Amino acid sequence: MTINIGVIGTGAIGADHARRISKTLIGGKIVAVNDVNISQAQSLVDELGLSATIHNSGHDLIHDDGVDAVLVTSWGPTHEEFVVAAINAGKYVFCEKPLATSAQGCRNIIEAEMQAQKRLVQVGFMRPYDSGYLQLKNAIDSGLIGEPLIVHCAHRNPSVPDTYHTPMAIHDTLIHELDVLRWLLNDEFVSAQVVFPRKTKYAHSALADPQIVLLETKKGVRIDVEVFVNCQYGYDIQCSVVGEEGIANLPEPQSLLLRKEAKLSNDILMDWKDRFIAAYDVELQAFINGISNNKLTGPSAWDGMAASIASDACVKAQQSQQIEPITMPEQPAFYR
Ligand SMILES: NC(=O)C1=CN([C@@H]2O[C@H](COP(=O)(O)OP(=O)(O)OC[C@H]3O[C@@H](n4cnc5c(N)ncnc54)[C@H](O)[C@@H]3O)[C@@H](O)[C@H]2O)C=CC1
Ligand SMILES: O=C1[C@@H](O)[C@H](O)[C@@H](O)[C@H](O)[C@H]1O
Repeated sequence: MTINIGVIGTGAIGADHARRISKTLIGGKIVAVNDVNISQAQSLVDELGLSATIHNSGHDLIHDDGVDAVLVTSWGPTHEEFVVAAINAGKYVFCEKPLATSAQGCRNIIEAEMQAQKRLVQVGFMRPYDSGYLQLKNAIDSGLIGEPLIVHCAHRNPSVPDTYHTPMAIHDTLIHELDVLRWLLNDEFVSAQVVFPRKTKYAHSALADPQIVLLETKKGVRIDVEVFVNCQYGYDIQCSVVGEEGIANLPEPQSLLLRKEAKLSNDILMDWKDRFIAAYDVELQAFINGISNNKLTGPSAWDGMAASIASDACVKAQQSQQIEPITMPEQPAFYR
């Protein structure tokens, strides 16, 4: 059974996902594309030699009878509208993070999905599919390091464009930690605080960089996340879980260990696309398989909303410079 997929937003990750569906994964076919920049959609079709309809709007694509499932990979502020439309059309939808740009937007999606009485949404949080994070989770769940007490994380990008401003460190970047830590610790956040250290000379005037986000969970675990998006040296994701009986660190990506000219060295990746390349493959294959089995298993709209609730609190904490509470609603049986 082949799942016919339409892609809304053929920019960086939309094009990458279309490539992996066409060249690497099994069971999916790109049959329709749309982008506000039509020439970008056209060049993807040309590059991959697709026989796909180029639609003038995302809504036309969603209502195309030949499309079984939709990938929403356009800019964040457009996600809610397209995801709700796909749900209302009874179609499966994979939406890149953030599910919506506010918790209220996510609630609207949840309402539509619950009304449809079927899980139709998977959110593009790929870290739970990363083999390193899976090893870390196994170390926690098996009791290898005892109960987690503290988590130290870092999310570093070499640089960001001038359009990237202070709140984006939370809702564009930290949002990955806000999702993966809930999953990793099987816990919920209860408060957030944001501390601004001395600013790097590489950050422009509308961006405070780096930032340290301090989170507390229901079970009392304390978490610090350094978000540093102009670190220059690489794309570097760190996560170290301090438990009662030991410490487990996220494995480094595999790379050649070189002894040369009196130095022992490893390369560090520069691009997020390379760091999680395998995880993106696995998450999208899971989406395709979930549709074939009529049962999605990946990060749900509820997970998208939980990350957004925490994200909203962190943005508030950036502004207030206070510890802000995070109140997570009771999870309905529909999402358990
Ligand atoms: N899971 C992950 O690791 C990553 C997720 N993302 C997320 O994916 C989304 C897209 O990011 P990028 O591909 O980096 O951005 P991008 O700017 O490269 O591509 C977005 C595309 O969407 C198109 N677009 C915008 N509004 C549209 C609309 N109303 N209808 C149709 N097309 C529209 C733009 O013309 C552009 O081609 C964002 O939400 C971002 O946060 C991005 C990078 C990595
Ligand atoms: O989602 C992503 C980007 O949008 C974001 O800008 C990066 O910081 C993330 O690491 C990447 O995974």
